Amino acid sequence: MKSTAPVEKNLVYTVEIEDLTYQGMGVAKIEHFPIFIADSIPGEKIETKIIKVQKNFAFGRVEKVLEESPDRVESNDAAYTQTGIAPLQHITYDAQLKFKQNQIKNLLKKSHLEDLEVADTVGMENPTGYRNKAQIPVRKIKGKLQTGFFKRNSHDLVPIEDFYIQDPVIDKVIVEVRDILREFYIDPYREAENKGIIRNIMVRRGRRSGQIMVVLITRTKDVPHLAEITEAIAAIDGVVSVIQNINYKQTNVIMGDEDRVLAGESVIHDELLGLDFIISAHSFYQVNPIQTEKLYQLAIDKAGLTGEETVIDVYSGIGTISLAMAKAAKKVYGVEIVKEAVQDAKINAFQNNASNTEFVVGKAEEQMQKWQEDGLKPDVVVVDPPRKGLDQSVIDATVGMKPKRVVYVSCNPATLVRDIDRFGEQGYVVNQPIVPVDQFPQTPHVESVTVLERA
Ligand SMILES: C[S@@+](CC[C@H](N)C(=O)[O-])C[C@H]1O[C@@H](n2cnc3c(N)ncnc32)[C@H](O)[C@@H]1O
Repeated sequence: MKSTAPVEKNLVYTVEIEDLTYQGMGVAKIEHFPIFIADSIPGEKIETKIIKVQKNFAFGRVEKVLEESPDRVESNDAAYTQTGIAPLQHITYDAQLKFKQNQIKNLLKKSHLEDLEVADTVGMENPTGYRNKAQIPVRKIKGKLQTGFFKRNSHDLVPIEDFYIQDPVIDKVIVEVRDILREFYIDPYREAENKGIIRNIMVRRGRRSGQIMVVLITRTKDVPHLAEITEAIAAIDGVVSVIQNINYKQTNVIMGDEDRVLAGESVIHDELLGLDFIISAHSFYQVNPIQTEKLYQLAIDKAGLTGEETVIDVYSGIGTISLAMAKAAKKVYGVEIVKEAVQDAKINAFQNNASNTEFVVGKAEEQMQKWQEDGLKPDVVVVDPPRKGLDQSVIDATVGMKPKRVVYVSCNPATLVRDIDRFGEQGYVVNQPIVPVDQFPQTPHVESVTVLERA
């Protein structure tokens, strides 16, 4: 069937950028037909070459910027945009912060909640080199083992050594591990056939502690020269934990279920808000520790604790928010689905003398209902869900327990706005500005804190 799109692949068009998608792509329109163009900014006039045409939209590439936005800065490396590591790198940091604030405002408007205020985004002083965790694919390119990142919407590896938004020490460790794997001729993973050995390298580094964990994610349990490889990795400055994770499956999910500690500890330590945390390979830990302290402090301040409150921390991970709140509350309960994270949380509570905490492994959907049935009466409920937001059952159980306040830490404004609406139907209202906190500079991700109060 012949396409009815008003644009044709490989042809060049002059367009004006009208908007920025939540993925950070510029949007232009020709006869109302949207064209998504990476590396472009609203207000710019550009020449774009069409690279892909779909039924209802097309993708274009910037050929030439004819009229430049004042928000444009020199891009660092095309690979950061190509791979989606840093899709906003071409925009000034101030404009990035504004973009994030506007994303929440626009979504509120679409849901007829435009009366709610959104504060200025809390930014970072140095918005690069912040990530404390890397999960890097390993592939063979022209016969050589390479580490880097996949091109957007593909599994074609672009070799990268400086990842720009990652802790530069982590970048260095990845290169060292890559060179060790090269030295022993370890076969990189071949996805199409589910063959080869080394799939990914995961590196985590405690910003305060300097402790480094290296996880080799392999397709097979047996790895040639594993003892020598382990010894060489364990000798890298700062490495305190070397782990093998085995993922046999042909899947996009990075880690498998089987782990073995090859050298050192099974965890690393890090410090947040004066508390010491252990973090294991499978546990969630916020990736930007500098901003995390600001985010958690905001959540604590907004919870309005006096030392007398019962708090439930839903989606508690390794207990970071729970323990930070436990200092100012009577009792904190946490629920989290990942068993290892809950084990970490219990040890973290013990290490930090937080005897007023209790952590449960479970699905928030079930545990909240159970707590409600048991007659638990929290004063404050903190929720920090994954991107899909809250299940209706979590909202119902929360409302059923009648907390005075719900502090909602969100990493996805679309589900946040949906959930504000659902809470609103049950009498919980937002009286204070929603505060975006930039956890992910140079990327379009938006984190925020909202307080809902019983009307
Ligand atoms: C955004 S993280 C927040 C973790 C923690 N509050 C922190 O800041 O480190 C979301 C957490 O929810 C957990 N999770 C995902 N689905 C869940 C569910 N249905 N029930 C309970 N926990 C879940 C994840 O394992 C993850 O630890």
